Amino acid sequence: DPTWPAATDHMEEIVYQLQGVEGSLFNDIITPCNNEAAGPGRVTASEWLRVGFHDMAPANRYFGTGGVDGSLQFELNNGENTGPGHATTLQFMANYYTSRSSLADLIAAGVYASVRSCGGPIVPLRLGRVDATQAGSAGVPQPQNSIVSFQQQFDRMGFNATEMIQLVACGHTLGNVHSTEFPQIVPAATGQIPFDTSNAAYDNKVAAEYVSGNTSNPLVVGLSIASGRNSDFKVYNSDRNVTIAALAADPALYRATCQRVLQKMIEVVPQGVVLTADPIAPYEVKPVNVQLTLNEGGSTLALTGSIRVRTTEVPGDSIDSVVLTWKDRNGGDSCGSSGSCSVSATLQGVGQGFDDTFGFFPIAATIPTAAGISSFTLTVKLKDGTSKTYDNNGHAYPVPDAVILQKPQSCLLQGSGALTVSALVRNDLADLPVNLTVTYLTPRGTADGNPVPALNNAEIVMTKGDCVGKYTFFSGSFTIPGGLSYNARIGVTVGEGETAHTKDFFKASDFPGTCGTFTGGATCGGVTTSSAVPSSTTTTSTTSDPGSTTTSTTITTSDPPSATTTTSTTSAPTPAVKPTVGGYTFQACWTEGTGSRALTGASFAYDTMTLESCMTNCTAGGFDYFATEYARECYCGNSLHATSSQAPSPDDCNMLCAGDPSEFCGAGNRLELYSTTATRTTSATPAPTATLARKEVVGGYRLVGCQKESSVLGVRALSGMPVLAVDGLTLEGCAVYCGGWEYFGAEYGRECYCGNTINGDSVPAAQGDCSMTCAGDPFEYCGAGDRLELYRLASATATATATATASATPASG
Ligand code: HEM
Repeated sequence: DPTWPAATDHMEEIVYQLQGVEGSLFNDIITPCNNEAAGPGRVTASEWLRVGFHDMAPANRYFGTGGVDGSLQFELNNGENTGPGHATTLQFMANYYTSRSSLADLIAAGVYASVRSCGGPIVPLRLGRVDATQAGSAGVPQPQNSIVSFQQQFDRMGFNATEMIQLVACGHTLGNVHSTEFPQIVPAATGQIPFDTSNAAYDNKVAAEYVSGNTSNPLVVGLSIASGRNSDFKVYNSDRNVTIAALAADPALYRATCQRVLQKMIEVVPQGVVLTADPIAPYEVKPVNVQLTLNEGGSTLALTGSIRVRTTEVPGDSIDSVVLTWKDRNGGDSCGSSGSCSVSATLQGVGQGFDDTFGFFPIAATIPTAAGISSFTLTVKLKDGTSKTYDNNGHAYPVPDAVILQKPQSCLLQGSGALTVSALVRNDLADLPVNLTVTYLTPRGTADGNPVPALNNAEIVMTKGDCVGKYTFFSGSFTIPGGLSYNARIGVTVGEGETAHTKDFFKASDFPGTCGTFTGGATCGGVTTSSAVPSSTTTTSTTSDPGSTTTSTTITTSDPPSATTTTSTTSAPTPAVKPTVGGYTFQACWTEGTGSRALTGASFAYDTMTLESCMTNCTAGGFDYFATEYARECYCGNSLHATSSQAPSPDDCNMLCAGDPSEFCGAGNRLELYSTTATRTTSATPAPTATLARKEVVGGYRLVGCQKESSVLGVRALSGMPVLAVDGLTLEGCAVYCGGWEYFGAEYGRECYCGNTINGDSVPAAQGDCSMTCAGDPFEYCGAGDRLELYRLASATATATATATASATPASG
């Protein structure tokens, strides 16, 4: 595999990821080979092949001009590109036209695809073509030209007399000559005449039928002779049929020859254009659409996307899983409270190209913001117990977390083109310039008849917004003109030049129509250090150094643009218990429960913890209690677990908040507990009407009972989907996530698992074991540690034990 990401990645996906999951559908209108997308008699695949030749044909190797450069878009009316096929082909290609897929590369890819779709050879595809910005010279051979003229024209393109014969025979195996365009060749009433009897199969019949004298090729026999337009005859006969006879005699030779001369054809490019050293090939293993998003609350990042595994030789069902193992921001293995630095993914869908199949393994990792991420490696585990690790040629797959394009808070109104982009920039970089880049297409005026829109670029300076934990929001808006906003690509760059951090090529069409608001964010303690240790060292580092102009102990929600407002505090303020925080009053120093947390509604952990930010987090969820623990943890809930109680001594809660050393934030197993019940007057939170109870029916599922997790190493009781681990988990949400799978199970308050079978040594457990309430709904039960609240599709037959073989796809219906 090339080292990822590579400049050719987008083209690789257009060309190989054709159908199925993430399919580009680039082959849609040329499949099957005889498809006539533009109407009867117009074989689309043959039009694509002819476009490749016509774009290349004006090339002049003596001047270094022309070649496959997309200039055909400006030359449609120059008299030598007759027929509607060129315009319709370019129009189709324009849907794929981006800053990473030039029209010229798409035309070349069209040659590969059309030939392959018709059963021809794999034409090797090198990339890097650059689009012309205006028409080039004329120079497409016309049927009435003399053979001397043909030979000169092909010589100008870089093909000798033999290659000329080969190239024409390798083109005229597909498609037709049309009477509308060439009435001197095809009689008006006829419509169109094919070159050979298999005009929708890439084979050597065009040569074989010519040599055996039974051809009906209109450029050899018939009306064309009278006006000297029998160009194929002139070409094939120019070496007394030696070359064409060899191609006619040997289908394999024809194939190999065509592979070579068509590759040569698409590699004719203007001087100065350098194609990639190697033709593209599908990756064995490739991250697809991998991206980071800051989760609500700000304490974790979601790493999402898919790992695509080529399954052509190693079938997808022989793969057990793909394990993604990441490194933290500093290249280490600190993954914060979530423990392990790896997630495992199972096969969720397949895709196909002409010659390859792919399995898609969706990933969903939750990464503590405090620790961050820098890169990952992948291990493909086979069911036979073997495995292979991919480390991106020794570089690991980079996922820098310096800048994040935050989709949920971005939006595009496709009708008006109104675009708003939100990005998060890590606080240590938030003073650098942040720019939004929009590349977008605008239609050309109808006057010049060019069907390919122009590619434009806009740069917008983004405005600094709120700071959320380790990140600062930036936003920028732009109205995309031209009505093609769905085709736009979005990027964000922090800093300039070599050291710039960029995340780009996001599809604007993936943005929602309205921008969401980010809720539950922690305010920033003005801390730019990245200490992950919630101890007194943090206290020291947040204390302003009078000589420094960058650190500040001021808690701000939006960073002032300059550092001039730095406070001059030189010593830590004396910490004290805060009697009230917002609408909450201090209750006590409290203990955790046994076997359960005291507060199970929601939890957060980050290095900028303050009482205020924890309160904000818990208010967002409408909780009656909030508590801080161990300097950097925050818990919310509507009730205290029965096994928790007041701490023996109020002095137990002696840890200072990681984000504010003037406040106390509990201690190990000690909660700084606040409650609204006495004083809260806001009506924002509806009074709880529900009571905590087991739910028999959730969505289309029925409660099975409490189930023990499998204890077999690496085997989960339910493993159909990647675990969904969210602080807002409810049984309803888990049922939706697992929609279609036979079972879903909620575990440990905030984890959701799906599957069609129950794996490993998982067995039923006492219902009372499942004692944790759901993080997103304190009136529902969501399992416990090592215990699943297990539900099964109500429609499923009441088979006592799940004995079906493991399946990678959801049960239908
Ligand atoms: C001496 C050189 C050539 C001449 C004079 C020539 C001429 C023509 C003519 C008159 C047509 C009919 C177009 C129509 O009615 O729509 C045609 C079709 C076609 N040509 Fe050529 N051609 C030449 C070389 C090539 C080469 C080198 C290729 C590709 C490698 C090629 C690929 C095709 C294809 C695929 C069609 C079918 C298009 C369709 O079905 O719409 N031609 N050619």
